Amino acid sequence: MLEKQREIRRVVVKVGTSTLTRETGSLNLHNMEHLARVLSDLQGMGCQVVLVSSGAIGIGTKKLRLPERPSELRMKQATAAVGQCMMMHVYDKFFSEYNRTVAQILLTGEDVDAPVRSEHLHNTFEALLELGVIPIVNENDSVSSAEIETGQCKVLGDNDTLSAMVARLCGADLLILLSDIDGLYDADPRTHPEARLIHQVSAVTRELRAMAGGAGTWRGTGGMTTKLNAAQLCLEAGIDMVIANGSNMEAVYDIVAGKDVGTRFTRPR
Ligand SMILES: Nc1ncnc2c1ncn2[C@@H]1O[C@H](COP(=O)(O)OP(=O)(O)O)[C@@H](O)[C@H]1O
Ligand SMILES: N[C@@H](CCC(=O)OP(=O)(O)O)C(=O)O
Repeated sequence: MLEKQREIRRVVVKVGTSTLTRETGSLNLHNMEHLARVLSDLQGMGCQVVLVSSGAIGIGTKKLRLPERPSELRMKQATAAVGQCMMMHVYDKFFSEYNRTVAQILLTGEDVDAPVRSEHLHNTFEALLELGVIPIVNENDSVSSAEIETGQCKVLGDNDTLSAMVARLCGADLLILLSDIDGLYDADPRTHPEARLIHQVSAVTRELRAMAGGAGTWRGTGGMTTKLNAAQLCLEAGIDMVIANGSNMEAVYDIVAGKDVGTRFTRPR
């Protein structure tokens, strides 16, 4: 039987829109259900879990029956408000099946940067985890414009970077980014079929950044570029980070156990 590594007490798992939705824009209920089961089980194994979930805009686009993801900022923000509500409803339903309680936390980069608000956030996370609740975090898209206006990350601006900031705020031991790809390759496999998976990284170098391209589908944001920003923040804080494929949720057990899955960013010990 697989057992989690002893030192992983607190894990942040970030899941991208590409894993939560299908190409048609519909919810990927298979992945969402599986995610809820694996994270509930991890909690049962004694690991505190925080979920950072994208998907509000993608899910809202389908719910509102819009022909495509909106491009106007206020429409994106309205769409996020609709999609967030639906996403939390589905998470609440799936986690409840495993007798778990979830909470919603919406935040922006300014919240994490401002000393007083960040302290309140930290205290809220601690209290929720003490209560055995699984916090589900997303960017507060309806008040923030950093990411959805530019598609670029400045202070915060995307959920990859946000998840690393949350991992630091919570003092997590590990951050797992679940995407629609097995990890970081030496080129984007969508355009370079011969690209090879990089198994371990100890520093985010300029050469590595040159390998990272943008989002792979209309549903994703940031691609590998923002995942490397997250890796940089984690490495600085001494937090391990793994990029893995969300289509195989069982791999989360192996990642927590320290096995070779996807791409692991870790400081030489
Ligand atoms: N060097 C690379 N290695 C792997 N994937 C890459 C690379 N460069 C760009 N990508 C793209 O990044 C995508 C994953 O990021 P993204 O679309 O933002 O998904 P998510 O919603 O999971 O954040 C992949 O589908 C892939 O096409
Ligand atoms: N906050 C936005 C998505 C942000 C984001 O980074 O998306 P993704 O690349 O799918 O992780 C939303 O919930 O739609």
